[in-house]
Amino acid sequence: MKRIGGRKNDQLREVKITRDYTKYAEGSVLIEMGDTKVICNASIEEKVPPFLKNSGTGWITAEYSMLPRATHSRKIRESSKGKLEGRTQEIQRLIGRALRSVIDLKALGERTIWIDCDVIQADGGTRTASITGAFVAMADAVYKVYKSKGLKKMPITSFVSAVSVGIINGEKILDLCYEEDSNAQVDMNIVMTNKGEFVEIQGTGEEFPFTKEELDSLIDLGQIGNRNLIKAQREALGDISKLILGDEVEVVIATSNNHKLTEIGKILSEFNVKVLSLNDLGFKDIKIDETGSTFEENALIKAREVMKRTGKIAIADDSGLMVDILGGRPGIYSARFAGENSTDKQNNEKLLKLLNGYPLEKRSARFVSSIAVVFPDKREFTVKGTCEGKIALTPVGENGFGYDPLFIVDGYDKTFGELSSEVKNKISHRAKAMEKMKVELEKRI
Ligand SMILES: O=c1nc[nH]c2c1ncn2[C@H]1C[C@H](O)[C@@H](COP(=O)(O)OP(=O)(O)OP(=O)(O)O)O1
Ligand SMILES: [Mg+2]
Repeated sequence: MKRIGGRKNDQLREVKITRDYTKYAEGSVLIEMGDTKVICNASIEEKVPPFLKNSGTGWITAEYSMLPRATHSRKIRESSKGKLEGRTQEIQRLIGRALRSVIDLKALGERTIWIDCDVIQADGGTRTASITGAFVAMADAVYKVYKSKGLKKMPITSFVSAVSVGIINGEKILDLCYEEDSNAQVDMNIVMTNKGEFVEIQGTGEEFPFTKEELDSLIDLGQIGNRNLIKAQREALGDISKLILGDEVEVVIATSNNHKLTEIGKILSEFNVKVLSLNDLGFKDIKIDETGSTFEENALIKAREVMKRTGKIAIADDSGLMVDILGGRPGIYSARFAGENSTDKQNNEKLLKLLNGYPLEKRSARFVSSIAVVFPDKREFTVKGTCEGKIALTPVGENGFGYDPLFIVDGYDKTFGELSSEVKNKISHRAKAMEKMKVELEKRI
């Protein structure tokens, strides 16, 4: 299926977060998710509703509305009708609940934060955009209180964002625009924190009930979307993010291979970790003997050694190519296939020579990546990812590294040498292992 705007199924629309959008509110944000535009203002009032008086606890409340001409045809103002629609009530309560899940109201003290989300242009996902934008406005407003009232710490405990996901003609897609939303058989709003926790999931398959498997993949999509939204919030908030999230955890990538470093760095970029290389830490040319007999063992050997030397959480990848007709070779010997210190070119040539005469259908192979993570307190774990394909008859493409020009990826009919790094980093053995690694890492830091 081709999506509107040529987006990939797991791709957000362009996200733009503009702070200080209007001048009076303590926090004022314009959030744009593609053509959906919402102004989110956060105002501080130095009092609380009667039921909280003298409790020492603050309050947060949200309102939501749409301008008459935010939609294709003019919609009468709710104020002219004299009452709020059910939908409006439901949305403003949702926004309030989402924000309340990440604020410490005791630490805020006896004051109220008013959130006003006003949709100026609606192209689907206005409630989720409201939550994502309102969080940034709230952070700005709370920061002003934190500064001017000398609070001990920022009373915000996590980031929160929201995104829609849905199913159209059996395909699961992220961040639906209005037209997609109107054609969706299943649609769902997923509100999450930066810790990967869920605050709320609203899902409906009115005429098309959905299965547990479909629910799981929709939630996976929501997770990807929210991670990227939180990354956008983090970038927008700059230094204020640090006050909320604390110092980023530093991890060191235990590899001497710059291509791997770039791939791993990219895949980790949406995570709240600071990625360091051995070079960054002043360790050049660490030579670690890969004496294990499996990918896991070698990955652990590299990660343990680097953790020992740097004292930081170390992440190592041991990877290679397994060719079926060669009984799984070169496997863990992939890097030294044509001899100690052999180049990628020499390794590729040796492989082609060994496969000489075999037709494409006999050249099935897979890339394997084992990733080991070792913590300074000696906790450790490994995860594994694989990627199926075939060995090409000749090298094609300049991208990537290692055996990439020879590896035709199943389902793409192209080598990794031809595919862009964006595509490779979604489907590769390393990407799959990293995806599992992130889940495990999230639990532990
Ligand atoms: O995505 C990949 N695309 C193409 N080739 C790949 C890939 N992933 C692993 N490979 C090949 C390259 C190397 O011949 C061997 C890895 O050997 P491996 O020891 O894990 O890495 P390495 O020595 O280059 O760096 P280091 O050990 O410092 O992490 O498998
Ligand atoms: Mg190596």
